[in-house]
Amino acid sequence: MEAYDKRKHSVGGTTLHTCHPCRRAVPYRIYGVIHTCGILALMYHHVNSLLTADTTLITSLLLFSDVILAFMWATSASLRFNPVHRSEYPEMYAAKPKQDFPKLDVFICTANPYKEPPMMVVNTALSAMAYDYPSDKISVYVSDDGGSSLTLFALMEAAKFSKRWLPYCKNNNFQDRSPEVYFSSKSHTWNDEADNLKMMYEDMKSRVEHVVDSGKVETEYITCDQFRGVFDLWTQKFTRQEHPTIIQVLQNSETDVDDSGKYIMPNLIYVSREKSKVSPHHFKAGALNTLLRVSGVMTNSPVILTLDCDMYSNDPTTPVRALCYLTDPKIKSGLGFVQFPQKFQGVSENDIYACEYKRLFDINMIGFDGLMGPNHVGTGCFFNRRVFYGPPSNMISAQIDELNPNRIADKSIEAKDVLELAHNVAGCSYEYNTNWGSKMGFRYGSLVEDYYTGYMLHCEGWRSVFCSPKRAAFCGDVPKSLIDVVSQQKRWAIGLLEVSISRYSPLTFGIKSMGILMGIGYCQYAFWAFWSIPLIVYGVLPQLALLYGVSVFPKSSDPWFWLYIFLFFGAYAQDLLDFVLEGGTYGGWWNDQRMWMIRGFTSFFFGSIEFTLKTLNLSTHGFNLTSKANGDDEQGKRYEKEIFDFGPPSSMFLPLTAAAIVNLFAVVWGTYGFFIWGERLVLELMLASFAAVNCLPVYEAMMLRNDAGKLPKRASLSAGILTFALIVSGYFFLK
Ligand SMILES: O=c1ccn([C@@H]2O[C@H](COP(=O)(O)OP(=O)(O)O[C@H]3O[C@H](CO)[C@@H](O)[C@H](O)[C@H]3O)[C@@H](O)[C@H]2O)c(=O)[nH]1
Ligand SMILES: [Mn+2]
Repeated sequence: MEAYDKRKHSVGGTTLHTCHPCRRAVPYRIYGVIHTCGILALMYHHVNSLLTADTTLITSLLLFSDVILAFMWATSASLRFNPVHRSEYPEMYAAKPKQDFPKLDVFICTANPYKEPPMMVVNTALSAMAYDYPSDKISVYVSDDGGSSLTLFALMEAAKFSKRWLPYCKNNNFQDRSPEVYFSSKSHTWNDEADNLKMMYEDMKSRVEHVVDSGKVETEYITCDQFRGVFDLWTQKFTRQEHPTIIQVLQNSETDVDDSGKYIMPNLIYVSREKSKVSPHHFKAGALNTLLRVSGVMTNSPVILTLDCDMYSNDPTTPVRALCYLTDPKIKSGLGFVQFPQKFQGVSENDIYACEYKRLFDINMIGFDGLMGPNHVGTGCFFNRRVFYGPPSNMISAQIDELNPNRIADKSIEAKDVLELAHNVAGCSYEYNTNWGSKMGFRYGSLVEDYYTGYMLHCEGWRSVFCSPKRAAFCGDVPKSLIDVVSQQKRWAIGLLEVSISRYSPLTFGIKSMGILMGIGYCQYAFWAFWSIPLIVYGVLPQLALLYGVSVFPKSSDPWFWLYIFLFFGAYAQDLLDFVLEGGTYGGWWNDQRMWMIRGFTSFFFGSIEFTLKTLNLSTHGFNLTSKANGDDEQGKRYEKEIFDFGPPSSMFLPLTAAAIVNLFAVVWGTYGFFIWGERLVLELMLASFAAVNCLPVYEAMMLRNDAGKLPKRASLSAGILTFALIVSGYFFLK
């Protein structure tokens, strides 16, 4: 009944899916007009002060910051213009005859067995192999950029285990198809079969973990004789930066059946592309392009699912959900991909480090979805293979016939010529003088290959769909220590700058290709690092002014005072509303806005510096993998208790700590001065107090704590020196 009603009120729906505009769109548009008037008034006020007052430097800094804030607000307004929610009806699709289901290639990327434990890769692979989908149509390709025999060993074990796991899943029809999740949850039934299977799983796990700990695959650990020979490829000369291609079919749907002989097993293929120090490998984008070609030669499925190794599948109906869109004749011709949100397990109660990225993975997604479709976020995405071969109306052909996206692959994946060609297309010189990475496949040139590729696809005219079912489709890992969080986002900030400051900048090329709303929407990310400018200016300048009794904002009896109040509370309230309406909590929102400030002084700031150094050819940067291995216990406990971790010494925390101290001084001095100056510095004092409340964890880490996560003494000392320097320099331009 509910489904029926939804369909009646939807726009552009079919029997397979429906789409509803959010009700908040209209009030948001009205408020948008009012807020814009407020911003224009503020600009007028600044220009006026520039022309009349003698505080040129301060006013210019504030004006520049406000221009950036206004621009960023406009980017979010474009994503609030027409948010939509979709529903799909997988049961309708599942009723089709099984032979009509398209073949599905699943790509899983991993790059380092120590930062990404092989058991994690195993669980992700098993969860995808056990989809409620005809198994003979699924091929799972694992790309190992770490070129590690440990990962291959783990997958070999996974293949063996899957012959028991898959029938168990299909016979009992439960939802947790990642064995790790299944066996650690209390909700499933226990019987002999489950007990046996659990033992088998634990056994596999301890063997894999032993091999990883010992760092090599000893012969007595290899239980499948047929794969013994592969490990000889890891010769003395083999390193992760320099080695030949390894492609190993671990399971073949033509020949492999489960232990009961009842079910066909999906394909499972291990791929480690050739690496050489003299050819660029383009990180994950390069790995994915290799998989595109290797899978093209072997199975060439029309639908591709990309997964990061930590993103296990949490719902076996997921592929069918994606197909509700991808195969719908009404929309399929221009539909490039169906993106699911990234969801995470083990996030602390109020998500202290804001690493659920609600704005990124939920709020903005529904905003984009009402325009041309969500951006690509690297994992949990079903692609139409054709999307990697040029615009919808103008296909670019691959150099060899075998790689054309419409070809039917009808040879055995273990045929000699198929494997030979697969090795060839995984070679590191294969891409020289081709369109791979520029017009075909995942795009090179940015550390955020996901954002850049999705963006370029939209520019080419492809559309996308955001699919966000109630039960999370995929679950992954988030960094759980502050330094990991800010380092990850520093990488993103750099990657985004690589796009924003290029000839494909969304501000120019994007708006021209996709229209103003999409183009501006993409700018919100492209110019992410620019947040650091207003955040630093507002985090330090008015506070220094306060220390010297100089006012930079209107006093409270001035009517302009209320404009500041209105703009601040308006923008903040809207942000809060976005957050809560998409299922966030108030506590989560508070932490989210705090992390935004912290990022301004860490990730965004250092990202901009690194980007500049690299542009000037003074340094290089790479893809710094986020660690998914469990850190030490103490740190894990602190995370659970939501205590900030400033332990690992890093220069990244220096500006943040200095700004925190300046704000504290400003609050103390400002409160005292309030009685002398009266209403003159009220806005400055309010701002400093707000920042200081946000900085409470920094003060605690500096002065009140004694655990390993406190701010190291040396860091506090350096921050003290920086604060002193800031205050002294304030004397020169404020007095
Ligand atoms: O040279 C490389 C580097 C990374 N990866 C893989 O890329 C994935 C993402 O790496 P991770 O360290 O987890 O980065 P995150 O910042 O957590 O990932 C986000 O940001 C990335 C872009 O910076 C996207 O690729 C991801 O999909 C997105 O989830 C992992 O599966 C890695 O194994 C490779 O295959 N080869
Ligand atoms: Mn990740």
